[in-house]
Amino acid sequence: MKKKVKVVAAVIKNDQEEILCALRSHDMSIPNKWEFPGGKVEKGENLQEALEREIQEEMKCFIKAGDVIYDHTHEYDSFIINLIALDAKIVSGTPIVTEHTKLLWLPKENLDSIVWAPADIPAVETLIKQTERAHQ
Ligand SMILES: Nc1nc2c([nH]c(=O)n2[C@H]2C[C@H](O)[C@@H](COP(=O)(O)OP(=O)(O)OP(=O)(O)O)O2)c(=O)[nH]1
Repeated sequence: MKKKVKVVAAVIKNDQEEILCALRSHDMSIPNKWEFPGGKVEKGENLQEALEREIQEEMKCFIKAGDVIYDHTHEYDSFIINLIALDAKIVSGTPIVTEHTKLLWLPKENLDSIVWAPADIPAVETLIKQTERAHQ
C-alpha cells in the first residue's frame, strides 16, 4: 500500500499581492518543480504550527500561518499526498534559499507560468480563479 503523507504548504503574500513560489532542487523528491514552501506535519503539531516550523527551518524567516485555503489529496506513483495550503504572512525576516534552487514572487494571475508539482495544480487553479473573479 502507498504511504500517505500530510503536507502543509504556505501561500505567502507580500504587500504587492505577489505569492512566494519555491523551485525544488534536482536532488529533492519531485525535482525541478515549483511548489508552495512547507513540509510534512509532525506528530502532535497542528497545521499552523507545522507550517511555521517548516518555513523557519527551510527559509530562515518567521511567518504567521492562517486559514486553510485548499485541501486536496493527490496520488503520486510512490506515495499519496494530502496537501493542505494555508494562507500565510511573513512577520519577520526575509525568506532565503536553503534547500530550494530558487524563490520567486509571482502575481496570482501569473502562477500558471511555471511548472508546478502535480499535487499543487488544483490549488494554483483555485488561486488564479480568485483573481479572475476579483477583476470581473
Ligand atoms: N512543501 C511542499 N511539498 C510539496 C508540495 N507539493 C508536493 O507535491 N509536495 C511534496 C514534495 C515532498 O515529497 C513532500 C513534502 O515533504 P518535505 O517538504 O518534507 O520534502 P522532502 O523533499 O524532504 O520530502 P522527501 O524527499 O523526504 O519525500 O510533498 C508543496 O506545494 N509544498
